[in-house]
Parts: sequence; structure tokens; C-alpha cells
Amino acid sequence: MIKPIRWTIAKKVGGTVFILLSIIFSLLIHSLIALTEIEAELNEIAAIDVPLTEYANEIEIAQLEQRILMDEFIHKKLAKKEHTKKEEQEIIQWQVRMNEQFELAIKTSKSAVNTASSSEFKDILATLNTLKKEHEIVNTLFNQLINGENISVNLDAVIKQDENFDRLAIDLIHGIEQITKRKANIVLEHEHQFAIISYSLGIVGAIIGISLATLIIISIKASINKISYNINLVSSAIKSNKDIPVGQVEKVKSTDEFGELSHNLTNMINEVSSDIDKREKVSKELNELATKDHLTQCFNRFKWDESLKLEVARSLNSHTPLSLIFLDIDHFKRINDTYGHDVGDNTLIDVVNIAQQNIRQLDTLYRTGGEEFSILLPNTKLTDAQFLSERIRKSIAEFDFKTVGHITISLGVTLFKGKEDTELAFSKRADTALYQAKESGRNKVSTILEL
Ligand SMILES: Nc1nc2c(ncn2[C@@H]2O[C@H](COP(=O)(O)OP(=O)(O)OP(=O)(O)O)[C@@H](O)[C@H]2O)c(=O)[nH]1
Repeated sequence: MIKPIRWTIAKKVGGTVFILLSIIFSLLIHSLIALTEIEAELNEIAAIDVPLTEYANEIEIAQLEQRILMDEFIHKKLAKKEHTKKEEQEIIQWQVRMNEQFELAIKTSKSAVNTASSSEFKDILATLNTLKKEHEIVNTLFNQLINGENISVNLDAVIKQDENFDRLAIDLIHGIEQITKRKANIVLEHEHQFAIISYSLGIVGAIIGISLATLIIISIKASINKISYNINLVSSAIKSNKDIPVGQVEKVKSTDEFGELSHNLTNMINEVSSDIDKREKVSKELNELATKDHLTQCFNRFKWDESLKLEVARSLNSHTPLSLIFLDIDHFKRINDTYGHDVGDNTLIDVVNIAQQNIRQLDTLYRTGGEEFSILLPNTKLTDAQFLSERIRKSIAEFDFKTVGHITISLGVTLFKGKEDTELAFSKRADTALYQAKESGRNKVSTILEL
């Protein structure tokens, strides 16, 4: 199975940088290609179009110069004047000059036909060849004129041929100009395209870069928020001494370092929480061990001392009545002596169960001695405590204990008397009442309010 990629922060940033570098690289390659193309186009203009225009202009100038000289020459001929050798030489020089320019222009055009991207140079070459032929005809006619052959015929022919040449020369210059203009436009167009593509790639790169960077920042921020929420959750639970709400812990789904950190934090929270649960359980067990009687499972003497103080203070603060019952099994020694200690233990357990069933939820039973018990009754009037004591006494007396059969208990009842009273006096009265119940024949409930 293919393992999914783990997108760490380094990989995310690296990926973004790679995408941006790829875009920049594409931009560079595109710029190189486009600039090379534009340079080639510009070189073509510089190497072909510009010199060709110059040659054409030179041909035009030479033709004009030659024409001026030829006009003077023809006028002299018509006036039957003799021309000088120098004049003749000058015209021939211009003819040579024009021939040279033709050669150069034709050479450049031929190379343009072979190398240039445009096929328009074929037309230029054709025009140049025609023009050269026209020029040769003019030259031939003019040479005949110099030599005095058929003056009137040659004169018209020279003029006509020269006009023809003139027209073609103008067409040539115009043609070259058109090609140069078109090429310049193409170069300009390519420059525009290059600028548009470069800008577009740049903008796309910037948008992708900004978007990816924003996504990375948002994902990191979300992870940090979740982690800090989890830390706050744990810290406020610890501060307020409450259980850590493990179910509320936010999970970071990302697979980067923050995801790993959050995963470790969640594990730590779970471990701490389960550790706290264990400690609480142990502490509860220790507390029960310390406060409960291991035989009867009711509260022990230690808890009795603590609860007496607490309930007395509560009664004073809330101005509510607090009653107390002392309970003792009658002739318990006999049970032990007759049936053995284990039966005595079971009898103690049964007595506690019966007493628990007869008191209310807010009342608490304590084993204060071997077969001596006390019951604290918060918010309870004396008459209610007496009623409850009688009910317990009756229930025990009526119960058929296993092995032992019927047994009885004696109970002493009293009421806490507020500020004038003390814990010690309160217990003492209950104890005295119990003693009184025993003294008056046992299986009795006795009440004492004043000693
Ligand atoms: N089985 C058992 N017996 C206990 C336990 N604790 C104390 N005793 C016995 O309880 C008896 C208490 O006897 P006494 O104080 O003489 O009182 P009594 O026999 O109940 O007589 P009165 O209280 O006067 O009616 C003793 O024999 C103790 O050994 C206990 O945990 N288990």
C-alpha cells in the first residue's frame, strides 16, 4: 500500500517555494525564447531591410544624378553643341556607381530570399532584376546617343526608358519600406505578447505564492488555536480542581509538526486524566478506609468526631435543630459468649443494616465502640428523633436474628441546645440517656435534655 505523504511544515514551505521557482524558471525560459525571437527579427531588419533601403536610395540618387547629366547632355545634342569628354566620363561614372549599388542590392536580396523569414524578398529581387535590365537598356540607348547613332529615335527612347526606370525605382523603395514597416509591426506585436505573457505569469505566480502562503499560515494558526484551547482546558480544569473534560479536547487533523504536537498533547492529557482518576479512586478508597468501619461498613469513631463538630457548627449557623441518638445492644457479651465471636459480628452487621433502613438519607450512623452506635440527625426536632428511635428499637426487637433469634437494644436521645450547648455536653446527655434506658430495664428509648 502506498504510504500517504506526511505534509510537514518544511515540506509545505518547500512545495510552495518549488512551485514559485518553477513559475520563475518558466518565466525565464519564455523570456529567453521570446527575446531570442525578437532579437532575430530585429537582426533581420538590421541585416537586410536597412542596407537594402540604403542601396535602393543610392540607386535612386545615382539615377537622379545621371538624369540631370543626361538632360544637359541631350540639350547640348539638340542645340547641336559638342559635349566634353569630362561630361561623358561623369555620366559613365554614375552608371558604374548605379551598377555597383544594383549588385549590392541584388546580393542582399538573394541572401534575404534564402535566409529571411519573409517570402516578400522574392518580389523585391524580381523588381531589382527588372530594374537592372531597364537600367541596362537606358545605358545602351544613352551610349548610342553619345556615339551619335539615330539621335531623334534614341532621344525619345532614352526619355521613355528613363521614366519607366523611375517608376520601377519608386515601386522598389516603396516595397522595401512596406516590408520594413510590416516587420517592425510584427516585432512590436511580439514585444506586446512577450510583455503580456510575462506579466500574466508573474501575476499567476504571485497569486499562487500568496494563496499557498496564506493557506499554510491559516492551517498553522488553526493548529495553534486548537493546541492553546486544549492547554487552557487542562489548566482551567486543574485550577478549578475539576475533572479534565477529555471529550472536549480538540483534534488537530494536520499531519505536520503541529499535528504531531497536538497528538502528543492529547495523549498526555489522556494519561494525566487517567492518572487523576486513579489518584481520586485511591484517595476515595483511602478516605473510606480511614472513615468507615470495616466490619459493618458504617462510619467509624474517627468520622464521628469529625461529623459531630461539623453538624454542631452547621446547626448553629443555620439555626436548625440537631438531634442525637446513642444506641447499644443489650447483653451483647452473652451473644459472644453463647454463640461465638463470629455470630456476634454477624449480629452487629444485621443491627447496622436494620438501623440504616429506619433512618433517613440525611441521618448518619456511626460505630463509636464495640456494640455502641450513634446517629446524628440534622434538621430534626426532638419528637422526630424520639419517633425514629422507637421505630429502630421496635424493628430490632421484632427481627429474628440468624442463630441468635430475638435481641434488644437500648437508645438514648437528646437535642442540641444552641449557643449555650457544647459538643461534649451534647454527647454526654445522649450517653446518660442511654445509661438511663439500660438502667430502666433495657429495650427502651430514654430522652435527656438537662443533666
Ligand atoms: N463479636 C464482637 N464482639 C465485640 C466486638 N466489639 C466488642 N465486642 C464485645 O461486646 C461486648 C460488650 O459487653 P459489655 O460492655 O459488657 O456490655 P453488654 O454485654 O452488651 O451489656 P450491656 O451493654 O450492659 O447490656 C464485649 O464482650 C466485647 O468483647 C466486635 O467487634 N465483635
